[in-house]
Amino acid sequence: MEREISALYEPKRNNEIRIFESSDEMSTDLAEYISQVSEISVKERGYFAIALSGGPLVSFLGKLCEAPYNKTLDWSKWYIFWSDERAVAKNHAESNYRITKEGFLSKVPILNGHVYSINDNATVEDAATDYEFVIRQLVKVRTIGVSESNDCPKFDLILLSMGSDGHVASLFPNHPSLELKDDWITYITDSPQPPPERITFTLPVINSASNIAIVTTGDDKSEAVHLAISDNADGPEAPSSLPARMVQPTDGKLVWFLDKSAASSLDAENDDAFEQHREY
Ligand SMILES: O=C1O[C@H](COP(=O)(O)O)[C@@H](O)[C@H](O)[C@H]1O
Repeated sequence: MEREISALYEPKRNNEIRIFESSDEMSTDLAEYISQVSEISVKERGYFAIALSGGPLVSFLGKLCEAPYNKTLDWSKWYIFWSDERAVAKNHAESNYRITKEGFLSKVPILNGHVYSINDNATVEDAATDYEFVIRQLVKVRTIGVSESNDCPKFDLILLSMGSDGHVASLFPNHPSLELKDDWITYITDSPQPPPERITFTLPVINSASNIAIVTTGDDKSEAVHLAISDNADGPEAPSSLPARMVQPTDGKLVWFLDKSAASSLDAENDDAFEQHREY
């Protein structure tokens, strides 16, 4: 399959940045990437445990619902989780579950019993505890893998999108939740963006994944992309607690999927974080 990527940068670390001319090209490549990760996971482990996020991410999953993927993927082996959820009812417009159900899950043959949504009928504290319990059970039976470096779940793939403030999942800049080391799932009641109450994976869980993709588009994200990625963005304007910058897989691989607008503040020629390869 011919790559439709306008530019591809491979960094010295185990990270990669893919930059696309259009959303359509990005969706096409993202579908191929997810398909490859799922095939490898099913072959190696017998399961594909994927965690999704909210925001515009779901709109980029559309190609997975079309040929060839709707027929070729082994959907019966997919297990769905959420990296974060807002404390609203499942039918609320701001529910990450609802967005995912309408835009993706209702269009592919994933088994209902493999969809692990976050409880919308409990306090955020209880919902976080319940979700961690469920994930612990699935790690015990290895439906979700386990990290070799710590006892964290090792999701086959965590798909994130990033807010213009650099937040990922519901981990916000300078928030104490960024410090958590032992919890897998936590809750916040003071989100700077509505709704205030949310449940979220912690950084140790995100960074233990085999694969992490951060999918981000638009001009309004370009400064946060620069602060999150560039080696020369250290300094007061790039606090070390910028959540997207703290996404660094321990043993896995991170791929950024960016459109040209989101990548517009990256200076690939001078940025020594990345060796540049262009594939037109
Ligand atoms: O609140 C959330 O936002 C981010 C994405 O931010 P956006 O500005 O692109 O909408 C998303 O990753 C997260 O799952 C969600 O709960």
